Amino acid sequence: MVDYSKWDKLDVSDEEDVKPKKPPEPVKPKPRRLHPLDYHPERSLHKELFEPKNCMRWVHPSLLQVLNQWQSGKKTDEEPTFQSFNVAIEGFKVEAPGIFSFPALTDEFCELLLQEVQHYRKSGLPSRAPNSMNNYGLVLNEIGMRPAFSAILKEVLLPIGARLFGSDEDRIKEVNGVAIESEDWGGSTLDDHHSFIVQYRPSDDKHLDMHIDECDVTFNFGITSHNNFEGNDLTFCGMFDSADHRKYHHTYKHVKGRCVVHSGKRRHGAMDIEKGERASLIMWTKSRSFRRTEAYRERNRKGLTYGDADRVCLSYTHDPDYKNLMPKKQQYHMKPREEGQAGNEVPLQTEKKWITVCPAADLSEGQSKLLNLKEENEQIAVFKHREELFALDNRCAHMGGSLCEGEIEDVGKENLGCSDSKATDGMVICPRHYMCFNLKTGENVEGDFTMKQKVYPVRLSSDGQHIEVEVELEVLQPLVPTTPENPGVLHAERPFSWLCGIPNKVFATVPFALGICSFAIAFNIIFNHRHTRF
Ligand SMILES: O=C(O)CCC(=O)C(=O)O
Ligand code: FES
Ligand SMILES: [Fe+2]
Repeated sequence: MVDYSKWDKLDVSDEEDVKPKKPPEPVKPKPRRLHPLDYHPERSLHKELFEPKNCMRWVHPSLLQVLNQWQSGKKTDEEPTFQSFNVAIEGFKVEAPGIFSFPALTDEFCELLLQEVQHYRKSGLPSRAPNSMNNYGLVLNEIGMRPAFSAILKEVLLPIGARLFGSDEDRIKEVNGVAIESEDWGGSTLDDHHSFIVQYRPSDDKHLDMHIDECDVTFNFGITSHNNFEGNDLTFCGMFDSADHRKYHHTYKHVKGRCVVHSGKRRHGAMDIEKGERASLIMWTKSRSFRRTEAYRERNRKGLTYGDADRVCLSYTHDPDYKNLMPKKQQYHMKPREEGQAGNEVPLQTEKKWITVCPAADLSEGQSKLLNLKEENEQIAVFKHREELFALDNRCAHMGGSLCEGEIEDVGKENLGCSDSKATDGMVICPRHYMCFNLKTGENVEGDFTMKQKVYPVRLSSDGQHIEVEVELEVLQPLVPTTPENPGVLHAERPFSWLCGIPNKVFATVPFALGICSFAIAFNIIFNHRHTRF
């Protein structure tokens, strides 16, 4: 069981800065925080986007109609009663239990917003990563759009949140005869948001690793037309506290102007983008009062179980067993699930091999060398500390930082990162967020056991001239059909196929072969006989 607090990797709210776990010396000065007034109203492009009073202007006509009906049915000066809001908007879809989509924004809004983001980029003002795993995006609250999105939350999204993820009184059971199977996630009292743009393109952020959001209800709006990109589907898995949280649930393809809404605590991620660019507007919404309830706290206390997993649901950032379950060549990619694909398909077969890294003379004290096995999708960093050699997986278990570019230091204390370590043992400091890993054990020296680097055997070659590491290489599975005598053999049977209308199994039979031979002999005799006669 893992402590839930380990999951707050995405805890990037507007109020807080990302805190590096252990800043080593020298600590780089933080850039000055952007003030919303730095950009708007002086330098912004479409001022109308920043105006809270315009919020209804951006709403898709189908949704607007339902909102207007609801407003006109309400008595003035009354608190909104969500029970009378009809969430069956034209075009509403129950994507899967707990995941819904509906037309939400006009094309005009999507286009103006995208232009605004591009305009901001050209301004040269700083931008902070919108969440801890996407760098190529923009926090809209920070550029002065918080009031506009607060109005959208209150006037447009709140009744939807209440009907789909609200209290037992507000939440509906079905839409157009389809059960929605959702739970109370504070949808009736959503009162805070972190609103940002995420963007993907093959050369920058290609995908978003599986994660849960630091919010209660996530509203995710497609901003780019589907003609502009290929791939990048959103894949959903189970709820964070359920046994199936790493089991596949649903695939959603983004549509411009359409919103997909789900509990923030459902595991999800964006697959690799193959071509073009995609942008989404994300509103992570929270309910302050819901977060104070005992039910909410209890649910978070339950923590995670690392049970059965479908590969498509594995997270390289969060799952300690990722490298055991994901074939090496598929690691750090996010490939969509193939139709009919099972969970952990055929077990992997590997063989160990010693591979040369570099001449021994090339690695000096306190330095590192990288062995990049592209074919294997494996990177190994070899370090020399106090005349000893060490080899670790080069990609940091936190978020893939390159350890061979990190500083090496003594751990400085007894038993840091393992019970028998000495103060003079070495550690490497990841250059990205400064996590420190014991060179001997790969353990995180702060004791975060989910963040462990793989350790490789390393040695000098028999003539002492080269450094070698032992790597486990994947070998192809033999295609051996399961037989009653050999039931344990991998089930990797070739599919049943046909040749010239005859099933190929027929050709393999001995009687068939004998038949062909007899026919050939008979034909030969007749043919020769005929020729000799004429
Ligand atoms: O790319 C997407 O649509 C999903 C983004 C997301 O899940 C997030 O930013 O939390
Ligand atoms: S500490 Fe974050 S990537 Fe290494
Ligand atoms: Fe997310």
